[in-house]
Amino acid sequence: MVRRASSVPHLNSSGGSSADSAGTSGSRRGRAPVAGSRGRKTPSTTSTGQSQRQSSGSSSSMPRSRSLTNGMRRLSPQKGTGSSGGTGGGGGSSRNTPYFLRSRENEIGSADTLEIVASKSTGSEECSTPEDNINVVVRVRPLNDKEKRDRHGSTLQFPGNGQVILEGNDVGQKRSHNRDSVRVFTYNVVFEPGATQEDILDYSGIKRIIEMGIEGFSCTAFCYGQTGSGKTHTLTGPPDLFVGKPNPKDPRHGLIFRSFLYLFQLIKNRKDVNYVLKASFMEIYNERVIDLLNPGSARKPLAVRWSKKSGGFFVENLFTVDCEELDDLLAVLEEGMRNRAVGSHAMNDHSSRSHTILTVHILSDQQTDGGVFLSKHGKINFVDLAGSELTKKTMSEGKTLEEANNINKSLMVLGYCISSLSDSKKRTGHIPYRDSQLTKLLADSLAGNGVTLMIACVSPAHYNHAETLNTLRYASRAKRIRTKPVIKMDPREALILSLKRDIHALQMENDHLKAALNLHHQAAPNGGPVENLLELQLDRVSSGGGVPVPKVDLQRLPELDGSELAELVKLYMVENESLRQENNHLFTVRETILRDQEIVCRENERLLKKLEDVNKTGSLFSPISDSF
Ligand SMILES: Nc1ncnc2c1ncn2[C@@H]1O[C@H](COP(=O)(O)OP(=O)(O)OP(=O)(O)O)[C@@H](O)[C@H]1O
Repeated sequence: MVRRASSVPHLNSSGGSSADSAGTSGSRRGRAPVAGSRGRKTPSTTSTGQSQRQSSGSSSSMPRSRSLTNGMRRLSPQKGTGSSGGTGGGGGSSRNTPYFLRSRENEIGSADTLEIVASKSTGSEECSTPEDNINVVVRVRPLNDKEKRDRHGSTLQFPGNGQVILEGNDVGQKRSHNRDSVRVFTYNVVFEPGATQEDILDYSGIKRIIEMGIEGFSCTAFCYGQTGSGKTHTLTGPPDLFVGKPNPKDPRHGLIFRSFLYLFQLIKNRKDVNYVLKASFMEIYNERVIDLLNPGSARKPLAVRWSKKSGGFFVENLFTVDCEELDDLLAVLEEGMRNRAVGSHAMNDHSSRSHTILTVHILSDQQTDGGVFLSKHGKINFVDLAGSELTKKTMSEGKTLEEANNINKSLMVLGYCISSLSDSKKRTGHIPYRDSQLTKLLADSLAGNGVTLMIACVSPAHYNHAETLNTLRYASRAKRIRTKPVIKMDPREALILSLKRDIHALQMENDHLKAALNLHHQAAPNGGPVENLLELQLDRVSSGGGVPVPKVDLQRLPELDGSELAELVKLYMVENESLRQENNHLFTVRETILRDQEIVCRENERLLKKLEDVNKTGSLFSPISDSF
């Protein structure tokens, strides 16, 4: 069941179904097993406290899954250019999207109506939208078998309108409805325990995230919550989905799988745009970044560096894989899921022991009306955070305890960052992104130029009251964070686009002035000095003002190299300047005409007055007046 920040009833029953559920996916292409993936153990767990990893551990340079070799072209990792952590949040846009989500989309500005406004003064490479808050939804998982057996009641209530009520946690575990201890939180959407995986796709706002990713924005969807609260379930579904050949129609598939289907559906419908998709998948395990598509037997960590050029952190040498087809993206997901670190403890048999970031890069080329090709680079990060845990409750020890400490530490830093960013006074001060790898890679998602969706996962069980309260507070704070989504473009293309736009505006102004002047010229055929000047100027304008207008084959734009592009920009600037001059001339002419008009008007008034005077004088001596 879904609770929303509006009063639309029965949302869950209407379902808001869209054609993009997991069940509609085409079947996977058959993939022959590759040597490396054969004999790989399923992601089972050992006894409490033991982490286990699913890497086959032979090759250190190439992913071993057959799925990665099928239809994918591997890109060599590039020094200094990789990117990772991202940005993100938004509202769904299916036809049955409930009212409140639609209004939220309007607040942020939908991808369809986004106006690209490259700054002409600076030739800026950014197209921006207004500032907006991070979109925060809450998912409450059902009580699990153990909790039911132990008769743990639910500590949460769902009054609707995007609200969730957390009951008090009074001494003696007695349930209390004492008003002082009852807390009410409000979010964009609250998914009750009965909500399906498809509901999350339809109503969490992820569809809007995907749409904005396609439009060139940097987007992030991340799951936050205590261990065992359902983060991995929400993002990917249960781990056994990835054992053997996954069934695409399995209703348990999570948000990532469903998002991939939706993404491909959207891309297929955009025949006017050429898309190239690439994907990477990494984990942050004990503060070390591991490439999940190429972990290697030694699981050598990759460096996280600062890029001056992009103004953000990136993971050096991270593999990025070309994904021509849906199957390729799904293969990336499967491969990463097999390689990620999972472990077992008292609260979760398949506990993620790392934070994972799966990034889909969406590169697009689209020809604009002016003939210029516009390239954009959007991306969507799916972030599955490891769960915060009370080690006393999870009974972590040894390796699992070390993992838990690292997880808790990085989540604490994330908490500091969120807390500072949500406080308008602290926001402009120092934010401790550098204190953990996770916050370095999520910096842009949290406070930058991206669109972010946070899915806060909670347990309803009374014995998790403290952790649930903590998560709900965290989520409330995150909701106050504001980001300013922008599209980043190639600066040269942004400049060309901006110049083309200038030229178009100037040309319109030019045509308008010419038409106005022509009209005036026709209305006043007498050849005086002003008319002569006007004729001269119009001649000058119609002959291009003496400045040659550049002729450029715009179809060839993508083939041009740097110097040719620079030459082209120069030509546009010349054309721009020429039009500016023409317009200045036209304005001068117009002013001259207006002045002349004023002189003529004054002269007319003078003549009229004289005529009146003459008439008056004439009437004094008229024979008619004489007769009176
Ligand atoms: N909405 C749900 N419906 C049914 N089962 C769920 C739901 N959410 C979680 N579960 C189940 O609860 C258990 C714990 O979920 P999951 O592993 O996703 O938690 P997590 O938050 O990712 O934990 P960790 O931080 O330890 O990795 C799993 O067995 C999962 O299948």
